[in-house]
Amino acid sequence: MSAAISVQGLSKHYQEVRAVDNVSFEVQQGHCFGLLGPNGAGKTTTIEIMEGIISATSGQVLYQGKAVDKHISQQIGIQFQHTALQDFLTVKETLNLFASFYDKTLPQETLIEICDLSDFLNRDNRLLSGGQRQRLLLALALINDPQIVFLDEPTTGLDPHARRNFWQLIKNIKAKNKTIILTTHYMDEAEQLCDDIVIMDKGKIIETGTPHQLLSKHFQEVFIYLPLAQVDPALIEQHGWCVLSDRIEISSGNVEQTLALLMQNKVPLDGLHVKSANLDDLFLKLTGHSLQS
Ligand SMILES: Nc1ncnc2c1ncn2[C@@H]1O[C@H](COP(=O)(O)OP(=O)(O)OP(=O)(O)O)[C@@H](O)[C@H]1O
Repeated sequence: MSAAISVQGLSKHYQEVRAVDNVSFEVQQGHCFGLLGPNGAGKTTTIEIMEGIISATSGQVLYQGKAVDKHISQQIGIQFQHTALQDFLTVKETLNLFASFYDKTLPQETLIEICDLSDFLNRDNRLLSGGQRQRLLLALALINDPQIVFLDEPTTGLDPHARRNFWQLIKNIKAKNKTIILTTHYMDEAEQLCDDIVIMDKGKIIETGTPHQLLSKHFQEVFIYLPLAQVDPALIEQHGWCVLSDRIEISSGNVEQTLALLMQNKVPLDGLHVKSANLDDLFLKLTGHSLQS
């Protein structure tokens, strides 16, 4: 499989701040690549260097083996978190305006279909819901029919229904063999969409792999939850189980053994809940804090 983008030894220093510190990774053609990390990890700086918006202190970004240059904006699509949309323009007029910035554009009907814009094409930008606005911003990112699309926290602030709709649009784009670079604070989003993940913290890469690889590498155990009121405090203390407000969390490498232990101790199993580790748990384990905190 060929690398669409190769990031090699990238660093960006602002005086004594090492915003990005010798970061290297590859993004495969047609993959959805997730760049994750807590606030201040260096994600935006890395992405902006990849987009050619800012320059690196050292290192380089290669697109299909060639160094990023000023023509790159014609070949990539970017959905910024805070794109300012022109007041008094409708969605259709906005598509026309942005299309005029590029040499090559996708037919408008295709964009409308991919991003599901037909219901509000003649609506003023200011009257769009959060989900509709994000769909329009996605259409603007795709307007030049780019092979590579950058999505910066595209579902932040959307309700769960709108987020799921948006995920489907991203899956549709991926099905067209586009390469997607996604930053997100939502671990379920990364798990749903990303083929490969890089986790950054304090300017450095701390983990990299597919979601499945990362979870099986770091977690052999599952989590068992029980209502706190059902479990004898002495038993909790004896086993060092974790108390989380009104329930206890038991990390178990062998569910059968743990259930047998609970039954031996006559712990009622009503309300018992078993959960496999997810990317949120991984994030907490690696960085010491939850991504959404
Ligand atoms: N122009 C700048 N001048 C000085 N420091 C900067 C500049 N831009 C970023 N930084 C610092 O570099 C570090 C990385 O910032 P960056 O915005 O890349 O992080 P991030 O992972 O995108 O965070 P967030 O999730 O909050 O957007 C931070 O400590 C930030 O304060």
